[in-house]
Amino acid sequence: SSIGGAAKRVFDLRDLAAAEVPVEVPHFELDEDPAFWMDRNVQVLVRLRPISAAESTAYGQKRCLIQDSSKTLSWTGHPETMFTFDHVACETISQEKLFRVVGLPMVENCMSGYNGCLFAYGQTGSGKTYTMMGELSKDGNELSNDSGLTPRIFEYLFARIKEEEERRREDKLKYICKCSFLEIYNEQITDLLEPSSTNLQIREDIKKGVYVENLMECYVSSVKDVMLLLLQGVANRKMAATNMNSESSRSHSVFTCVIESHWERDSMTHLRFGRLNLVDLAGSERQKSSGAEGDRLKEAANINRSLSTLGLVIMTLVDVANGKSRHVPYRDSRLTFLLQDSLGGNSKTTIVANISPSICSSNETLSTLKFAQRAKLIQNNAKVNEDASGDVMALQRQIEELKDQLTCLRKQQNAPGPPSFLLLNSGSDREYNTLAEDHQSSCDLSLLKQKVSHLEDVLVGSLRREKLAELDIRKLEAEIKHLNRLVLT
Ligand SMILES: Nc1ncnc2c1ncn2[C@@H]1O[C@H](COP(=O)(O)OP(=O)(O)OP(=O)(O)O)[C@@H](O)[C@H]1O
Repeated sequence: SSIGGAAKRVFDLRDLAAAEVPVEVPHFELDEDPAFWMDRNVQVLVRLRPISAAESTAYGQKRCLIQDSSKTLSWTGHPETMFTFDHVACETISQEKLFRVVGLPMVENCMSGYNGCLFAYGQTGSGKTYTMMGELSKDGNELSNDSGLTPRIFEYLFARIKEEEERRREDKLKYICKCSFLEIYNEQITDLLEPSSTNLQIREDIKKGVYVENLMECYVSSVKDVMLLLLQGVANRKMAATNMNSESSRSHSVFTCVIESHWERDSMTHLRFGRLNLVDLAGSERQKSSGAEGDRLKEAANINRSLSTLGLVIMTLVDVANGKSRHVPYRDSRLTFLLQDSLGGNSKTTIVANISPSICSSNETLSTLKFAQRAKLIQNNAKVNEDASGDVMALQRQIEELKDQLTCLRKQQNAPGPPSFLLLNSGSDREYNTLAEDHQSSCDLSLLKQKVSHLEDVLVGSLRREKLAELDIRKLEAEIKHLNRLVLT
């Protein structure tokens, strides 16, 4: 059916909200738009799930929402409010379609060296886990109709990796993927792949950026490898829930995959990194006041500081996007500290807001829609994490040149006569000059050696951090310029 158009209008949509018995819900096809991410870094999709048996028993088919198109829906409470998002996935959208709209482009982005993040937000039972994980096959092989975004993302990723490595065999292109899986509950981080590792700490390092200390990372090369990690993590999540008396709906899980590619061209090795975070957030029903004021905010903060800080961070980022100068409280919670790049930073981020259309969770649904509406206003600044284009490539070349010049200088020093450039000197003080400059050049030489090796460290460090800070690049350029002057005089 046409983009944004209703496939079927069985009757006036307004009747739907009041209907007590099952009626055919209109289907709105989603638009797959590969060009979306070219000039945008944040996407918000709202997903409705079908009314559940429990909701139907309690309230029949009565709805708090009616969907108007593949981008708009109206909340039918008071006052009736219309919302517009990048996508509104109706109740009949399949897992496969959802993957094609939000998962597939994310894989392509990460393979090209962008950081990517997918969040599922919503109240308990709204479909976050169904969206992110869905059904996980026991043997890790076959996906089913109910498999969610994560298994589909990795099935597609490994197929694309195979295709790309084949296509660019001449460049010796290779991808390496490593995954980790953690849970944040009560502001404590537990490693879901090694559940005895609990209370892990977040560190920030000039080379690595923000990372979780001692978190297990596993290399994966097939969808089966990933599926086994997911099954292991999900089982550990349940175990931890019993031991710690937590509920999955009160904890956040973060599955991360770092996708690194390297290839050779013009006798240089090129590197790219993309970090993909797949986040299943805690149920938002008790955090309705996320980002709200006063006591309600405090109350929410006590229940789940990470979720309420997320609301606050988003509110602040919206101010920042509007040109206000504000401190963004990333460090006030584990979740926002860990995912700061995904919010207002170097990442292409999709927020999936899950909602139930049933009248029985009308207020929670409205609060999720408001959260999603705010999130739409965040502005990220995503860039390719690579070391072989533009400035960095030029820097590498200059370092190579410096090395050549050093080798040359060293040779001249070791040669029996004075260095060749000193022969340009003439006159009575030539001998004195030669001696002085010989001393000078040996000082320069050791200084240069130190500086070049330092430069290499800094450069490698800045690349390893998966973001190429402009400041680092400017400093490197200045240092190299200085070195060039030293070598040439
Ligand atoms: N789009 C959907 N189509 C069919 N069933 C769905 C859909 N979304 C969710 N469900 C079903 O609804 C139930 C609740 O979903 P789910 O467990 O994903 O919620 P949740 O938001 O992750 O809850 P919690 O916060 O408690 O973990 C599950 O039985 C799930 O299979």
